[in-house]
Amino acid sequence: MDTLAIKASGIVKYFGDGQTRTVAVDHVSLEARCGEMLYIVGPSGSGKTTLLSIISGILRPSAGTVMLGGTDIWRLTPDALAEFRLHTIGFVFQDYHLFPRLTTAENVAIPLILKRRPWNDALAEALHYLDIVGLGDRAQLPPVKLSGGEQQRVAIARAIVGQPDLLVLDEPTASLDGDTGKKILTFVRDDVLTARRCILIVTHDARIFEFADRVLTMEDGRLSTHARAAP
Ligand SMILES: Nc1ncnc2c1ncn2[C@@H]1O[C@H](COP(=O)(O)OP(=O)(O)OP(=O)(O)O)[C@@H](O)[C@H]1O
Repeated sequence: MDTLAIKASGIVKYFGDGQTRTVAVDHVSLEARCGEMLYIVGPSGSGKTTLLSIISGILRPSAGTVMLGGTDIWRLTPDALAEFRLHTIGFVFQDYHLFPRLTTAENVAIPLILKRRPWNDALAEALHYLDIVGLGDRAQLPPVKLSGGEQQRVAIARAIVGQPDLLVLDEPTASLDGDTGKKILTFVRDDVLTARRCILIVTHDARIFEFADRVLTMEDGRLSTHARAAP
């Protein structure tokens, strides 16, 4: 990626039509640099998840452009966009999206398998990341046997295992106790964030604000004009 990791311009997203039309994101522009950990905070329903999904190439905007590195992602074909996401972006969604029929280790290995890494290699790497998030002893269990907080850590391990240039985390610590949340964010900040990577986080969790380089506030679909520095 270039130095500018994200350049989103004039993003608008409507849901519905006519009288039921909701403006979820209302002419938002933002930039994030490589090496930066950027937070978006704001009240429930203010459009944070919608904006994150548009920047991550998951939800097509009604208007606007998203440049990730040098790529104008919404001009890619669906296949090219899927390939770009696989190689460039790691996500943690609010509801984790773990596959119930796979073991925890297999869930974490998925991004590597999709990138055609040999099965044993991918599983060994997955185990390494499960150890880092404190779940090495849960590797062979299906996700349904894990607590909500453990599932959240599996989702984080899966997002970082492929070493993505852009890591996008939607409420990554919502189900974690304070100590575990901080431990994981410390790892993400110190080991995952490098000069060529960018991390974008949506959170309500004031306990992890200290890790942010910058905090943007979203309200009623708009980013407030002033970015506030991390407390
Ligand atoms: N798929 C959808 N269809 C219709 N409306 C939607 C859809 N997704 C989001 N919205 C609406 O768009 C607005 C923004 O929602 P969004 O989930 O982006 O907010 P948020 O700030 O992430 O909220 P939270 O903090 O509760 O997750 C809300 O009014 C929501 O009801």
